[in-house]
Amino acid sequence: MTPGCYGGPTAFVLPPLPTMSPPKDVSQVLLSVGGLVGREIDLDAFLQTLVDRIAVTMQADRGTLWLLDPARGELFSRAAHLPEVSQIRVKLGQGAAGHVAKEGEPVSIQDPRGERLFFADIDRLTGYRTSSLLAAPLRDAEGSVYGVLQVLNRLGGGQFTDEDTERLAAIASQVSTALQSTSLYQELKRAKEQPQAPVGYFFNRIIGESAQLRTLYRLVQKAAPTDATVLLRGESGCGKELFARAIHVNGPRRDKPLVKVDCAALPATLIENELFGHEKGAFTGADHRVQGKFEVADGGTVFIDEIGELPLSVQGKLLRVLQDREFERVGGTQTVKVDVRIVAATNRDLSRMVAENRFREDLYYRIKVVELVLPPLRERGAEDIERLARHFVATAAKRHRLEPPRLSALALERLKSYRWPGNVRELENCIESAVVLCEGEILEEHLPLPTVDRPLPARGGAQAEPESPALLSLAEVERRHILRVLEAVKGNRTAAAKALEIGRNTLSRKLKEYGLSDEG
Ligand SMILES: Nc1ncnc2c1ncn2[C@@H]1O[C@H](COP(=O)(O)OP(=O)(O)OP(=O)(O)O)[C@@H](O)[C@H]1O
Repeated sequence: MTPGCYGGPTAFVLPPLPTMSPPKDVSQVLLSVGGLVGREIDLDAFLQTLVDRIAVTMQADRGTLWLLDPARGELFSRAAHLPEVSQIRVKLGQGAAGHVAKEGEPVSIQDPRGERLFFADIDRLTGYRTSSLLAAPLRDAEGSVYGVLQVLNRLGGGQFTDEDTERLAAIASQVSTALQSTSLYQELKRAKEQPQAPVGYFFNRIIGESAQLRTLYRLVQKAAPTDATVLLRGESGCGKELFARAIHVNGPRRDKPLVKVDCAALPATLIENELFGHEKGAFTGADHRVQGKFEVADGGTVFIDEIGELPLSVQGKLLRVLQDREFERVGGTQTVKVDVRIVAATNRDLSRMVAENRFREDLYYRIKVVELVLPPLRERGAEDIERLARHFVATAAKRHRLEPPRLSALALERLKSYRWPGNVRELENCIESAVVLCEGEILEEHLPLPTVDRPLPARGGAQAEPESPALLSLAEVERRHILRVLEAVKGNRTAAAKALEIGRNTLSRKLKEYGLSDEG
């Protein structure tokens, strides 16, 4: 398990990077991404693009944006051009970037061998060989350093020149200004004011801004730094494991293991063994002592998934771990002490199981010290569905080495109106399939969703609608028809108006009414 592995996903579709002639002018770098700052559709994607373009402009093989975590006196890599590991942390003053953050002056290293400021551990960690390095500070409006922009290895094997140093410093100054208008900078500022909360780990991999998710983020922020046992409740595929990880990496155990045990994936007879391990000779074939997950996770967190499937016979033993942090291995008499935090998840109604004597009441109360209820995707609102869909388009395209396709307006409407019984996992799979099958644009027909009457969303939301066409209003039938025609002509507004035999202006007005843009 990589601690702090919540490095940024790329979730916004951007034009491809220039491959031939990198922009000479510093301002071109920012111009090409500047429009994204205001919109900040996906901050990680924005930062990623920024770093990619800076590397290209500086004719460097790699680029990294480091930010300062004031709570821990460390720099953490927030975005990297071709990153080998998702996040690296260095102490202030450590290595070239740490030095730049501490001293506030650019650093250029021509040959790392024997160079005092070069921190070889990073190359060892990434497996990358640095031959030249340039780094410049990012300063806020008051002149304090809050990050470092770094590029590695001048392309063509050359060295970075003094002119390059000036250029990177100029880029850094403009990047600083751009970043200061983002929520990321607000996060850094908050962390400076409340230094108990280390930044850089928070929810970068959890997509969602709906009110329910924001409430959950706040609860995670409160619960994570403690050792409180957390129970995550929610339907299958709604992100329970993702939140379990967020709790782990936002807490003091982040550098220790997070070990998962899935009670539903194991036969009841093996769960005890899996959790607590066994002694040599405990059963036929047990020819040596084996550690269970609690021992493996010592110092860290055990994530018990589908805890409702835990056999009654093992529940008592788990209760003892929760109360006294101790147990005996299967077939053993020696008491083993462990220091673990427990996070559990279930999609079952545990209170009902307690009433039916299938789950121990004392265990139930012990595990739900903090209870987080994750809403199903259909209740998170159309905006979160869109955010997630765009995020999965970008990640699937990256995974399959494809150009990220565009989501047609109708495909998006369709995604927003579907009820998602399989939640985020279903959305993720649906988008991945569409990304692989489509050419250039994801249309409604690429989405592998049931083909029963497919209601389109009501204006401005993903509320449930009358399923039967017989119950639809005339206006709704018109709206659906217009959107279907629009999709059939691949979004061409003039062609759609012609097919519908209405004026272009009438179409334009109707699309606006439906909350759709008139471009395309
Ligand atoms: N808010 C989210 N942002 C980004 N990805 C998400 C989000 N929620 C879930 N996912 C993704 O959806 C998939 C399913 O999530 P996860 O495994 O955490 O769900 P779960 O509730 O633990 O499911 P199960 O109960 O079936 O084990 C994963 O690939 C996860 O990364």
